[in-house]
Amino acid sequence: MVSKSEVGIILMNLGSPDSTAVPDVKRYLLEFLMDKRVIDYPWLFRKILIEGIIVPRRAEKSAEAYSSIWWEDGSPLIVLTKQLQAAVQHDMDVPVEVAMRYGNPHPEVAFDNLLKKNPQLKEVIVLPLYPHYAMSSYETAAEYAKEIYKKKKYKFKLSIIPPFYDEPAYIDAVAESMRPFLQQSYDYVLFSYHGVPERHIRKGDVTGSHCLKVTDCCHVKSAAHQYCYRHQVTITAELVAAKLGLPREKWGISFQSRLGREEWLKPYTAGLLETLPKEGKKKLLVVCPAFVSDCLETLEEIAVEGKDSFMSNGGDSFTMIPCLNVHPMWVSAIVKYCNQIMQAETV
Ligand SMILES: C=CC1=C(C)c2cc3[nH]c(cc4nc(cc5[nH]c(cc1n2)c(C)c5CCC(=O)O)C(CCC(=O)O)=C4C)c(C)c3C=C
Ligand SMILES: [Fe+2]
Ligand SMILES: [Fe+2]
Repeated sequence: MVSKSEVGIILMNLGSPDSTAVPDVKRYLLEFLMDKRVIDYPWLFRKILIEGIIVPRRAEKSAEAYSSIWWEDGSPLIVLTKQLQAAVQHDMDVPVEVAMRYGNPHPEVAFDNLLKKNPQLKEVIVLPLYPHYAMSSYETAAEYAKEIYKKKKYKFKLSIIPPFYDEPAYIDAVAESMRPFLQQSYDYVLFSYHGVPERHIRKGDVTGSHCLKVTDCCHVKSAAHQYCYRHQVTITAELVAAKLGLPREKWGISFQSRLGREEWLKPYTAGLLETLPKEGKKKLLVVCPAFVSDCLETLEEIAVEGKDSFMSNGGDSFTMIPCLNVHPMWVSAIVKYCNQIMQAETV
């Protein structure tokens, strides 16, 4: 049995470059895209593709995009994750650290900081800050935390909180963060999720015969759902829409941030932003519940590029609803998930 005073918590997010300088962005993109769970081609092919083509072509444009959203104290994703850490720390009497899957702070530093704060540490709870399971998000964060834990031969126990896409406290937090925006006049609410290749969805299907094969697969009961990003984002949107009482014709789901030539989950956000105004959906609210902290993909791709595209295709108004960031209900949800694990195991 572990006592509460011997537990530490790590909030683990995706990470950003150290700065907007092209060499830093290059280093970050290389680490990110060489991850076999993000681009899952054989190692040599991946290396040639990433180092020879994608990163050299992308780094400058990506650095420019980062420069356009960078804050005085750093990357929004990192600043907001640290603010979240402070808020959770305020409400919990166990030490809380931040780690990033790519870049800094590295998980090893977070583990070591917890040990420095408490050399008697008996358990570390890692919360990957991804509501939904995807090989390229939740899985890589969880596996990386385990890899470092094994490599460093730490003596404490490691617990990893599972995806929370349908947990009432998360759903309530997303719904309540959206509610003030629903007071304004709108035609449509778009739930825009980070996309993944359709191939990843098929690859992660533990039944081998369900995802993207069975008609309306996300709504047909299956063991595949535990690891299916498409199912999980669908459920999040449905639960949030139900909580807010949104009529079915007033909301939809789409997928953003496509990279490369493969087919990714559809419909693509970029395409919908061009066609929605032509369908009479001219006043748009966009929410991005796959990201718990605002980041490049919300602040630039949606709030700037997406808005430009929607407005130049006949839209009247475009509002991006901020991510959960440090919303009090989100902070409470995290405290609740961590306490649940501690109560299950601690004296
Ligand atoms: C094959 C490429 C990518 C997959 C698959 C992918 C999945 C995925 N990503 C997130 C969350 C975030 N991604 C972010 C940035 C980002 N994503 C990719 C590529 C893939 N992501 C790239 C190359 C980048 C870097 C920026 C760019 O050059 O476009 C971010 C923002 C990071 C920041 O610093 O602000 C987040 C967050 C999820 C949740 C996910 C799978 C579900
Ligand atoms: Fe991404
Ligand atoms: Fe599925």
